[in-house]
Amino acid sequence: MASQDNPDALVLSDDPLHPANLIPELCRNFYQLGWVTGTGGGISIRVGDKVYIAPSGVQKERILPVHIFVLPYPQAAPSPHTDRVFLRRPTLNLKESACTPLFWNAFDLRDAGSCIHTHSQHAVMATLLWPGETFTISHQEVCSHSVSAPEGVARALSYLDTLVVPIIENTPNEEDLKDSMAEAMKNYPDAAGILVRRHGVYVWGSDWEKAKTQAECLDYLFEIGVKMKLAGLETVLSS
Ligand SMILES: CSCCC(=O)C(=O)COP(=O)(O)O
Ligand SMILES: [Zn+2]
Repeated sequence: MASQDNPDALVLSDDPLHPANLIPELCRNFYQLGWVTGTGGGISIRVGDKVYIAPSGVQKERILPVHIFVLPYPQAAPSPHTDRVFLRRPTLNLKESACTPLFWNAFDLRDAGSCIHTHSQHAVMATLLWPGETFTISHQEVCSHSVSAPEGVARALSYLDTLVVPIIENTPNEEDLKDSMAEAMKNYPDAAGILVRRHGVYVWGSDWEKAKTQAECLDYLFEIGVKMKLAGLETVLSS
């Protein structure tokens, strides 16, 4: 039982589905996919009033449960920029992921239970080949699996619909990125994720399973979209 005297109990569990066990396992999978190469990217999981977050700037495929930060949700301030409150911090000299404010967008604006950030080359290439404000693709069976949410996280698409993923410009300042991601999420309420030019993508879901499948579907669509574009094929067909 976790208490203020024993915060480590918040991350030590025999249950493989405990977020502190899942985050290291999923990060190892993401590393194999090329999603978290060279320390960036990762996943955060929110269960009820607790958010589990990986450390920043570490090899994500080597994270252990004891490296996980636990934060209360919601935070006392509207978003955890400064004076962030923790229920549990690792004893090692680690800092929570720099993506924490971006993950918070998904929790606050979409009531998400999990948010994944990847540096997938498919996502980055999509932002280079779609120079405008959105990535678009239609008539792909995977589109109809890529967004589904009875909880209202995003609208389910059909095979004939055009999937639209907003693209925001990258910035070295995480505060600017948080604000432009929030603005894109408000402007595109049906979006299943947000691409960041020359950087990667943020994808969320009502729980970690939905965030993961959503991220897999989107990555598939970015990859095939890029290949189609490079082959001179249209990615959006008129129905
Ligand atoms: C520009 S703020 C987000 C930083 C970022 O994109 C990133 O991937 C860093 O991840 P980390 O979890 O290592 O802080
Ligand atoms: Zn990143």
